[in-house]
Amino acid sequence: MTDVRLQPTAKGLSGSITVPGDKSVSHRSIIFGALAKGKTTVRHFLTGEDCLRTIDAFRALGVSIEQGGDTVIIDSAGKDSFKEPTVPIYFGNSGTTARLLLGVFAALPFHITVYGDASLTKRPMDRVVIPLRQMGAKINGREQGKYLPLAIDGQKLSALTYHTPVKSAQVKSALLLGGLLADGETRISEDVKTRDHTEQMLESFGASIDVAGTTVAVQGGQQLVATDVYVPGDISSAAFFLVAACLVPGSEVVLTNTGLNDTRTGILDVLKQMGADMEINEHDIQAGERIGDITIRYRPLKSTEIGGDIIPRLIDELPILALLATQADGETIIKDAEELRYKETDRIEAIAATLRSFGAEVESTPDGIRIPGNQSLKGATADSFGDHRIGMMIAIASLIAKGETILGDADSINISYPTFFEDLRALQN
Ligand SMILES: O=C(O)C1=C[C@@H](OP(=O)(O)O)[C@@H](O)[C@H](O)C1
Ligand SMILES: C=C(OP(=O)(O)O)C(=O)O
Repeated sequence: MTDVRLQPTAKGLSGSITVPGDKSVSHRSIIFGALAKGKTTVRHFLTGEDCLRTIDAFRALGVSIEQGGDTVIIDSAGKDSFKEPTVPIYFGNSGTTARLLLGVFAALPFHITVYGDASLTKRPMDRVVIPLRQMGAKINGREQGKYLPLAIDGQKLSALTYHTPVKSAQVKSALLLGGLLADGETRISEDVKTRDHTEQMLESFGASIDVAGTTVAVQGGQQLVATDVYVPGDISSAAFFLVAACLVPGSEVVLTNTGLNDTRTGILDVLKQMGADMEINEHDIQAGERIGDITIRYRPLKSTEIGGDIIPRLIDELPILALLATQADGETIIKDAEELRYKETDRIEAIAATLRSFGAEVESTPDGIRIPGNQSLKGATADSFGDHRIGMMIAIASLIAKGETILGDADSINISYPTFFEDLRALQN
Protein backbone atom coordinates (compact mmCIF):
# COMPACT_ATOMS: atom_id res chain seq x y z
CA MET A 1 0.00 0.00 0.00
CA THR A 2 2.49 2.59 -1.17
CA ASP A 3 1.81 6.33 -1.08
CA VAL A 4 3.34 8.36 -3.92
CA ARG A 5 3.85 12.14 -3.66
CA LEU A 6 3.29 13.94 -6.94
CA GLN A 7 3.94 17.54 -8.00
CA PRO A 8 2.41 19.53 -10.86
CA THR A 9 4.48 19.29 -14.01
CA ALA A 10 6.67 22.29 -14.78
CA LYS A 11 6.51 21.93 -18.57
CA GLY A 12 4.69 20.14 -21.37
CA LEU A 13 5.13 16.39 -21.83
CA SER A 14 7.24 15.46 -24.82
CA GLY A 15 8.77 12.44 -26.45
CA SER A 16 7.91 9.10 -27.91
CA ILE A 17 7.11 5.91 -26.01
CA THR A 18 5.63 2.49 -26.70
CA VAL A 19 3.27 1.55 -23.90
CA PRO A 20 3.29 -2.08 -22.66
CA GLY A 21 1.33 -4.78 -24.46
CA ASP A 22 -2.45 -4.85 -24.58
CA LYS A 23 -3.95 -6.52 -21.52
CA SER A 24 -6.83 -8.20 -23.36
CA VAL A 25 -4.56 -9.58 -26.08
CA SER A 26 -1.93 -10.71 -23.53
CA HIS A 27 -4.48 -12.76 -21.55
CA ARG A 28 -5.77 -14.37 -24.73
CA SER A 29 -2.26 -15.18 -26.00
CA ILE A 30 -1.72 -17.37 -22.92
CA ILE A 31 -5.15 -19.03 -23.11
CA PHE A 32 -4.84 -19.81 -26.81
CA GLY A 33 -1.18 -20.77 -26.51
CA ALA A 34 -2.09 -23.28 -23.78
CA LEU A 35 -5.02 -24.75 -25.74
CA ALA A 36 -2.97 -25.03 -28.94
CA LYS A 37 -0.59 -27.84 -29.77
CA GLY A 38 3.00 -26.69 -30.21
CA LYS A 39 5.19 -23.81 -29.15
CA THR A 40 3.76 -20.28 -29.03
CA THR A 41 6.12 -17.33 -28.55
CA VAL A 42 4.46 -14.15 -27.34
CA ARG A 43 6.35 -10.86 -27.72
CA HIS A 44 5.60 -7.54 -26.02
CA PHE A 45 3.45 -9.40 -23.48
CA LEU A 46 2.04 -7.28 -20.65
CA THR A 47 3.73 -8.32 -17.41
CA GLY A 48 1.00 -6.65 -15.32
CA GLU A 49 -0.30 -8.65 -12.38
CA ASP A 50 -3.59 -9.53 -14.07
CA CYS A 51 -1.87 -11.27 -16.98
CA LEU A 52 0.50 -13.07 -14.61
CA ARG A 53 -2.58 -14.58 -12.95
CA THR A 54 -3.57 -16.10 -16.32
CA ILE A 55 -0.06 -17.57 -16.68
CA ASP A 56 -0.24 -19.01 -13.13
CA ALA A 57 -3.62 -20.61 -13.86
CA PHE A 58 -2.29 -22.59 -16.83
CA ARG A 59 0.90 -23.49 -14.97
CA ALA A 60 -1.40 -24.97 -12.30
CA LEU A 61 -2.83 -27.18 -15.08
CA GLY A 62 0.69 -28.37 -15.87
CA VAL A 63 1.34 -26.27 -18.99
CA SER A 64 4.99 -25.26 -19.52
CA ILE A 65 5.14 -21.44 -19.68
CA GLU A 66 8.46 -19.61 -19.55
CA GLN A 67 8.44 -15.88 -19.03
CA GLY A 68 11.48 -13.64 -19.41
CA GLY A 69 10.56 -9.94 -19.41
CA ASP A 70 7.92 -9.33 -22.04
CA THR A 71 8.62 -12.56 -23.95
CA VAL A 72 6.61 -15.63 -23.02
CA ILE A 73 7.03 -19.12 -24.45
CA ILE A 74 4.18 -21.57 -24.04
CA ASP A 75 4.91 -25.17 -24.90
CA SER A 76 1.74 -27.20 -24.84
CA ALA A 77 0.40 -30.48 -26.13
CA GLY A 78 -3.13 -29.07 -26.01
CA LYS A 79 -5.98 -29.47 -23.55
CA ASP A 80 -5.74 -33.29 -23.37
CA SER A 81 -2.36 -32.88 -21.70
CA PHE A 82 -3.72 -30.65 -18.90
CA LYS A 83 -3.64 -32.10 -15.37
CA GLU A 84 -6.15 -31.60 -12.60
CA PRO A 85 -4.83 -28.84 -10.33
CA THR A 86 -4.25 -29.91 -6.74
CA VAL A 87 -4.66 -26.43 -5.24
CA PRO A 88 -7.29 -23.70 -5.68
CA ILE A 89 -6.50 -21.28 -8.50
CA TYR A 90 -6.13 -17.58 -7.63
CA PHE A 91 -7.42 -15.03 -10.16
CA GLY A 92 -6.27 -12.01 -8.11
CA ASN A 93 -7.91 -8.77 -9.29
CA SER A 94 -8.50 -9.93 -12.86
CA GLY A 95 -12.05 -10.00 -14.20
CA THR A 96 -10.81 -11.10 -17.62
CA THR A 97 -8.94 -14.11 -16.18
CA ALA A 98 -11.99 -15.09 -14.14
CA ARG A 99 -14.63 -14.83 -16.85
CA LEU A 100 -12.59 -16.32 -19.69
CA LEU A 101 -11.18 -19.19 -17.65
CA LEU A 102 -14.60 -20.14 -16.32
CA GLY A 103 -15.45 -20.84 -19.98
CA VAL A 104 -12.39 -23.08 -20.34
CA PHE A 105 -12.48 -24.80 -16.95
CA ALA A 106 -16.18 -25.66 -17.25
CA ALA A 107 -15.25 -27.92 -20.19
CA LEU A 108 -12.22 -29.71 -18.68
CA PRO A 109 -12.64 -33.11 -16.97
CA PHE A 110 -11.48 -31.78 -13.58
CA HIS A 111 -12.66 -30.41 -10.27
CA ILE A 112 -11.27 -26.89 -9.98
CA THR A 113 -11.80 -24.29 -7.26
CA VAL A 114 -11.18 -20.66 -8.16
CA TYR A 115 -11.02 -17.51 -6.03
CA GLY A 116 -9.99 -13.89 -6.26
CA ASP A 117 -9.06 -10.84 -4.21
CA ALA A 118 -11.58 -8.75 -2.26
CA SER A 119 -12.53 -6.66 -5.31
CA LEU A 120 -12.96 -9.58 -7.71
CA THR A 121 -14.98 -11.46 -5.08
CA LYS A 122 -17.61 -8.69 -5.31
CA ARG A 123 -17.85 -8.71 -9.12
CA PRO A 124 -20.66 -10.64 -10.82
CA MET A 125 -19.78 -14.02 -12.33
CA ASP A 126 -23.38 -15.05 -13.04
CA ARG A 127 -23.15 -13.32 -16.42
CA VAL A 128 -20.96 -16.26 -17.51
CA VAL A 129 -22.13 -18.93 -15.05
CA ILE A 130 -25.78 -18.79 -16.21
CA PRO A 131 -25.11 -19.33 -19.94
CA LEU A 132 -22.35 -21.85 -19.21
CA ARG A 133 -24.87 -23.86 -17.19
CA GLN A 134 -27.10 -23.85 -20.27
CA MET A 135 -24.21 -25.63 -21.99
CA GLY A 136 -24.18 -28.22 -19.20
CA ALA A 137 -21.56 -26.67 -16.91
CA LYS A 138 -21.61 -27.56 -13.23
CA ILE A 139 -20.46 -24.52 -11.26
CA ASN A 140 -21.30 -23.89 -7.61
CA GLY A 141 -20.79 -21.02 -5.23
CA ARG A 142 -22.46 -18.45 -3.00
CA GLU A 143 -25.76 -16.95 -4.21
CA GLN A 144 -26.26 -19.60 -6.93
CA GLY A 145 -22.73 -19.13 -8.18
CA LYS A 146 -22.91 -15.37 -8.63
CA TYR A 147 -19.65 -14.72 -6.82
CA LEU A 148 -16.19 -16.21 -6.39
CA PRO A 149 -15.03 -18.52 -4.90
CA LEU A 150 -16.53 -21.03 -7.31
CA ALA A 151 -16.17 -24.80 -7.54
CA ILE A 152 -16.22 -26.16 -11.09
CA ASP A 153 -17.02 -29.76 -11.82
CA GLY A 154 -15.89 -29.94 -15.45
CA GLN A 155 -18.18 -31.60 -18.01
CA LYS A 156 -18.45 -32.28 -21.70
CA LEU A 157 -20.35 -29.14 -22.76
CA SER A 158 -22.94 -28.91 -25.49
CA ALA A 159 -23.25 -26.07 -27.99
CA LEU A 160 -25.20 -22.90 -27.20
CA THR A 161 -27.07 -20.25 -29.16
CA TYR A 162 -27.21 -17.17 -26.95
CA HIS A 163 -27.78 -13.43 -27.07
CA THR A 164 -25.73 -11.70 -24.35
CA PRO A 165 -27.84 -9.35 -22.21
CA VAL A 166 -24.71 -7.48 -21.05
CA LYS A 167 -22.43 -5.72 -23.49
CA SER A 168 -19.34 -7.63 -22.45
CA ALA A 169 -16.45 -9.08 -24.40
CA GLN A 170 -15.61 -11.20 -21.38
CA VAL A 171 -18.99 -12.92 -21.57
CA LYS A 172 -18.75 -13.37 -25.34
CA SER A 173 -15.22 -14.74 -25.03
CA ALA A 174 -16.03 -17.14 -22.18
CA LEU A 175 -18.85 -18.64 -24.24
CA LEU A 176 -16.77 -18.85 -27.42
CA LEU A 177 -14.06 -20.66 -25.45
CA GLY A 178 -16.63 -22.99 -23.90
CA GLY A 179 -18.08 -23.48 -27.39
CA LEU A 180 -14.68 -24.30 -28.88
CA LEU A 181 -14.35 -27.13 -26.36
CA ALA A 182 -17.99 -28.28 -26.71
CA ASP A 183 -19.79 -30.46 -29.24
CA GLY A 184 -21.58 -28.69 -32.09
CA GLU A 185 -21.80 -25.07 -33.18
CA THR A 186 -21.99 -22.28 -30.60
CA ARG A 187 -23.48 -19.00 -31.79
CA ILE A 188 -23.19 -15.84 -29.67
CA SER A 189 -24.86 -12.57 -30.60
CA GLU A 190 -24.70 -9.18 -28.92
CA ASP A 191 -26.45 -5.82 -29.25
CA VAL A 192 -23.24 -3.93 -29.95
CA LYS A 193 -19.96 -5.36 -31.13
CA THR A 194 -17.61 -5.56 -28.14
CA ARG A 195 -13.83 -5.98 -28.43
CA ASP A 196 -13.12 -8.82 -30.82
CA HIS A 197 -9.64 -9.99 -29.76
CA THR A 198 -10.92 -13.51 -29.08
CA GLU A 199 -12.31 -13.79 -32.60
CA GLN A 200 -9.06 -12.43 -34.12
CA MET A 201 -6.97 -14.83 -32.09
CA LEU A 202 -9.15 -17.87 -32.80
CA GLU A 203 -8.45 -17.29 -36.48
CA SER A 204 -4.74 -16.76 -36.04
CA PHE A 205 -4.49 -20.04 -34.09
CA GLY A 206 -6.09 -21.79 -37.05
CA ALA A 207 -9.74 -22.10 -35.96
CA SER A 208 -12.48 -21.24 -38.40
CA ILE A 209 -15.19 -18.93 -37.11
CA ASP A 210 -18.11 -17.26 -38.77
CA VAL A 211 -18.64 -13.56 -38.00
CA ALA A 212 -21.74 -11.86 -39.37
CA GLY A 213 -22.38 -8.40 -37.93
CA THR A 214 -22.67 -8.82 -34.17
CA THR A 215 -23.00 -12.63 -34.26
CA VAL A 216 -20.07 -15.03 -33.95
CA ALA A 217 -20.29 -18.78 -34.49
CA VAL A 218 -17.63 -21.32 -33.66
CA GLN A 219 -17.64 -25.05 -34.30
CA GLY A 220 -16.64 -27.12 -31.28
CA GLY A 221 -13.79 -29.61 -31.34
CA GLN A 222 -11.38 -27.64 -33.51
CA GLN A 223 -7.74 -28.16 -32.53
CA LEU A 224 -5.78 -24.92 -32.30
CA VAL A 225 -2.29 -24.79 -33.76
CA ALA A 226 0.48 -22.82 -32.02
CA THR A 227 1.53 -19.54 -33.61
CA ASP A 228 3.64 -16.57 -32.58
CA VAL A 229 1.90 -13.48 -31.22
CA TYR A 230 3.06 -9.85 -31.14
CA VAL A 231 0.99 -7.88 -28.64
CA PRO A 232 0.36 -4.26 -29.69
CA GLY A 233 0.69 -1.42 -27.16
CA ASP A 234 -2.42 -1.16 -25.01
CA ILE A 235 -4.59 1.76 -26.12
CA SER A 236 -6.15 1.69 -22.64
CA SER A 237 -2.70 2.46 -21.20
CA ALA A 238 -1.83 4.94 -23.97
CA ALA A 239 -5.08 6.74 -23.03
CA PHE A 240 -3.46 8.20 -19.89
CA PHE A 241 -0.75 9.93 -21.94
CA LEU A 242 -3.12 10.93 -24.75
CA VAL A 243 -5.16 12.77 -22.13
CA ALA A 244 -2.08 14.10 -20.30
CA ALA A 245 -0.93 15.71 -23.56
CA CYS A 246 -4.34 17.35 -23.94
CA LEU A 247 -4.17 18.69 -20.38
CA VAL A 248 -0.65 20.11 -20.13
CA PRO A 249 0.09 23.15 -22.34
CA GLY A 250 3.10 22.71 -24.63
CA SER A 251 2.85 18.91 -24.80
CA GLU A 252 3.64 16.80 -27.86
CA VAL A 253 3.63 13.04 -27.35
CA VAL A 254 4.02 10.13 -29.76
CA LEU A 255 2.68 6.71 -28.77
CA THR A 256 4.25 4.21 -31.11
CA ASN A 257 3.04 0.69 -31.99
CA THR A 258 -0.30 1.19 -30.27
CA GLY A 259 -3.19 -1.19 -30.92
CA LEU A 260 -5.79 0.39 -33.19
CA ASN A 261 -8.38 -2.39 -33.29
CA ASP A 262 -11.53 -0.42 -34.05
CA THR A 263 -13.49 -2.16 -31.28
CA ARG A 264 -11.09 -0.32 -28.92
CA THR A 265 -10.55 3.11 -30.46
CA GLY A 266 -13.61 4.92 -29.08
CA ILE A 267 -11.26 7.23 -27.18
CA LEU A 268 -9.70 8.44 -30.44
CA ASP A 269 -13.17 9.26 -31.81
CA VAL A 270 -14.01 11.20 -28.64
CA LEU A 271 -10.72 13.12 -28.67
CA LYS A 272 -11.31 14.09 -32.31
CA GLN A 273 -14.83 15.21 -31.49
CA MET A 274 -13.46 17.35 -28.64
CA GLY A 275 -11.10 19.01 -31.13
CA ALA A 276 -7.79 17.31 -30.25
CA ASP A 277 -4.71 18.00 -32.36
CA MET A 278 -3.92 14.39 -33.22
CA GLU A 279 -2.55 12.29 -36.09
CA ILE A 280 -2.80 8.54 -36.46
CA ASN A 281 -0.33 6.69 -38.64
CA GLU A 282 -1.49 3.09 -38.99
CA HIS A 283 1.41 1.05 -40.33
CA ASP A 284 0.96 -2.60 -39.49
CA ILE A 285 -1.47 -5.41 -38.88
CA GLN A 286 -0.44 -8.46 -36.85
CA ALA A 287 -2.77 -11.43 -36.46
CA GLY A 288 -5.77 -9.25 -37.28
CA GLU A 289 -4.77 -6.50 -34.81
CA ARG A 290 -4.20 -3.08 -36.39
CA ILE A 291 -1.15 -1.17 -35.11
CA GLY A 292 0.05 2.40 -35.52
CA ASP A 293 1.60 5.54 -34.03
CA ILE A 294 -0.50 8.29 -32.48
CA THR A 295 0.88 11.83 -32.27
CA ILE A 296 -0.97 14.24 -30.04
CA ARG A 297 -0.32 17.89 -29.16
CA TYR A 298 -1.83 20.14 -26.53
CA ARG A 299 -4.78 22.23 -27.63
CA PRO A 300 -7.77 23.45 -25.55
CA LEU A 301 -10.74 21.12 -26.08
CA LYS A 302 -14.51 21.42 -26.06
CA SER A 303 -16.96 19.30 -24.08
CA THR A 304 -18.87 16.38 -25.55
CA GLU A 305 -21.48 13.73 -24.88
CA ILE A 306 -20.32 10.11 -24.57
CA GLY A 307 -23.06 7.47 -24.70
CA GLY A 308 -24.73 4.75 -26.76
CA ASP A 309 -22.85 2.26 -28.91
CA ILE A 310 -19.45 3.87 -28.36
CA ILE A 311 -19.40 2.86 -24.66
CA PRO A 312 -18.00 -0.69 -25.11
CA ARG A 313 -15.31 0.82 -27.40
CA LEU A 314 -13.95 3.01 -24.58
CA ILE A 315 -15.30 1.49 -21.35
CA ASP A 316 -11.90 1.36 -19.58
CA GLU A 317 -10.99 4.88 -20.75
CA LEU A 318 -13.94 6.61 -19.05
CA PRO A 319 -12.05 7.43 -15.81
CA ILE A 320 -9.32 9.32 -17.66
CA LEU A 321 -11.81 10.91 -20.08
CA ALA A 322 -13.79 12.17 -17.07
CA LEU A 323 -10.66 13.95 -15.86
CA LEU A 324 -10.19 15.49 -19.31
CA ALA A 325 -13.80 16.70 -19.26
CA THR A 326 -13.08 18.89 -16.18
CA GLN A 327 -10.77 20.99 -18.41
CA ALA A 328 -12.90 21.14 -21.57
CA ASP A 329 -15.06 24.09 -22.52
CA GLY A 330 -18.64 23.24 -21.51
CA GLU A 331 -20.36 20.35 -19.72
CA THR A 332 -19.53 16.76 -20.68
CA ILE A 333 -22.13 14.05 -20.19
CA ILE A 334 -21.21 10.37 -19.89
CA LYS A 335 -24.25 8.08 -20.07
CA ASP A 336 -25.24 4.46 -20.86
CA ALA A 337 -22.21 3.38 -18.84
CA GLU A 338 -23.80 1.48 -15.94
CA GLU A 339 -21.27 -1.31 -16.59
CA LEU A 340 -18.70 0.95 -14.89
CA ARG A 341 -20.36 -0.01 -11.61
CA TYR A 342 -19.14 -3.64 -12.02
CA LYS A 343 -15.43 -2.99 -12.52
CA GLU A 344 -12.57 -3.17 -9.98
CA THR A 345 -14.51 -0.49 -8.09
CA ASP A 346 -17.88 1.07 -8.75
CA ARG A 347 -16.10 3.36 -11.18
CA ILE A 348 -18.96 5.87 -11.43
CA GLU A 349 -18.64 6.60 -7.72
CA ALA A 350 -14.85 6.24 -7.71
CA ILE A 351 -14.49 8.78 -10.55
CA ALA A 352 -16.88 11.21 -8.84
CA ALA A 353 -15.16 10.90 -5.44
CA THR A 354 -11.70 11.31 -7.01
CA LEU A 355 -12.60 14.41 -9.03
CA ARG A 356 -14.29 15.92 -5.95
CA SER A 357 -11.15 15.36 -3.91
CA PHE A 358 -9.32 17.54 -6.48
CA GLY A 359 -11.97 20.23 -5.87
CA ALA A 360 -14.03 19.58 -9.02
CA GLU A 361 -17.80 19.57 -9.12
CA VAL A 362 -19.38 16.53 -10.73
CA GLU A 363 -22.72 14.77 -10.56
CA SER A 364 -23.00 11.00 -10.73
CA THR A 365 -26.10 9.49 -12.33
CA PRO A 366 -27.28 5.84 -12.36
CA ASP A 367 -25.53 5.21 -15.67
CA GLY A 368 -22.85 7.85 -15.87
CA ILE A 369 -21.62 11.22 -14.78
CA ARG A 370 -22.04 14.92 -15.66
CA ILE A 371 -18.88 16.99 -15.59
CA PRO A 372 -18.80 20.76 -15.94
CA GLY A 373 -15.68 22.04 -17.76
CA ASN A 374 -13.12 24.80 -17.14
CA GLN A 375 -12.62 23.77 -13.52
CA SER A 376 -9.40 24.44 -11.65
CA LEU A 377 -8.04 21.49 -9.70
CA LYS A 378 -6.13 21.61 -6.43
CA GLY A 379 -3.69 18.95 -5.20
CA ALA A 380 -5.42 16.17 -3.29
CA THR A 381 -4.86 13.24 -1.01
CA ALA A 382 -6.58 10.60 -3.07
CA ASP A 383 -6.64 6.81 -2.85
CA SER A 384 -6.76 4.51 -5.86
CA PHE A 385 -9.29 2.36 -3.95
CA GLY A 386 -7.19 -0.54 -5.27
CA ASP A 387 -8.31 0.32 -8.83
CA HIS A 388 -5.40 0.69 -11.27
CA ARG A 389 -7.26 3.00 -13.63
CA ILE A 390 -8.30 5.32 -10.78
CA GLY A 391 -4.67 5.32 -9.57
CA MET A 392 -3.36 6.42 -12.98
CA MET A 393 -6.14 8.99 -13.31
CA ILE A 394 -5.01 10.55 -9.99
CA ALA A 395 -1.40 10.62 -11.18
CA ILE A 396 -2.36 12.43 -14.40
CA ALA A 397 -4.63 14.86 -12.49
CA SER A 398 -1.66 15.76 -10.28
CA LEU A 399 0.17 17.14 -13.33
CA ILE A 400 -2.30 20.04 -13.61
CA ALA A 401 -3.52 20.36 -10.00
CA LYS A 402 -2.17 23.26 -7.91
CA GLY A 403 0.03 21.95 -5.09
CA GLU A 404 1.08 18.47 -4.05
CA THR A 405 -1.00 15.34 -4.60
CA ILE A 406 -0.58 12.23 -2.48
CA LEU A 407 -1.69 9.10 -4.29
CA GLY A 408 -2.59 6.32 -1.86
CA ASP A 409 -2.38 2.63 -2.78
CA ALA A 410 -0.34 3.40 -5.89
CA ASP A 411 0.63 -0.30 -6.14
CA SER A 412 -2.68 -1.05 -7.83
CA ILE A 413 -1.18 0.45 -11.01
CA ASN A 414 0.91 -2.74 -11.35
CA ILE A 415 -2.29 -4.54 -12.36
CA SER A 416 -2.14 -3.19 -15.90
CA TYR A 417 0.85 -0.83 -16.20
CA PRO A 418 3.89 -1.74 -14.05
CA THR A 419 6.13 0.81 -15.84
CA PHE A 420 3.63 3.69 -15.69
CA PHE A 421 5.77 6.04 -13.57
CA GLU A 422 8.92 5.32 -15.66
CA ASP A 423 7.04 6.19 -18.84
CA LEU A 424 5.57 9.33 -17.23
CA ARG A 425 9.06 10.44 -16.14
CA ALA A 426 10.43 9.76 -19.63
CA LEU A 427 7.82 12.15 -21.09
CA GLN A 428 8.61 14.78 -18.42
CA ASN A 429 12.35 14.93 -19.27
O1 LIG B 1 -12.48 -8.95 -22.70
C1 LIG B 1 -11.63 -8.21 -22.17
O2 LIG B 1 -10.40 -8.41 -22.25
C2 LIG B 1 -12.12 -7.04 -21.40
C3 LIG B 1 -13.42 -6.62 -21.54
C4 LIG B 1 -14.01 -5.49 -20.80
O3 LIG B 1 -14.81 -6.00 -19.75
P1 LIG B 1 -16.34 -6.45 -19.95
O4 LIG B 1 -16.37 -7.62 -20.84
O5 LIG B 1 -16.79 -6.79 -18.56
O6 LIG B 1 -17.03 -5.26 -20.51
C5 LIG B 1 -12.93 -4.58 -20.21
O7 LIG B 1 -13.51 -3.69 -19.29
C6 LIG B 1 -11.83 -5.37 -19.55
O8 LIG B 1 -10.82 -4.50 -19.08
C7 LIG B 1 -11.17 -6.32 -20.53
C1 LIG C 1 -12.08 -3.76 -16.00
C2 LIG C 1 -10.80 -4.05 -16.19
O1 LIG C 1 -10.25 -5.31 -16.17
P1 LIG C 1 -10.83 -6.71 -15.66
O2 LIG C 1 -12.31 -6.76 -15.93
O3 LIG C 1 -10.06 -7.73 -16.42
O4 LIG C 1 -10.53 -6.79 -14.17
C3 LIG C 1 -9.84 -2.96 -16.54
O5 LIG C 1 -8.70 -3.31 -16.89
O6 LIG C 1 -10.15 -1.76 -16.47
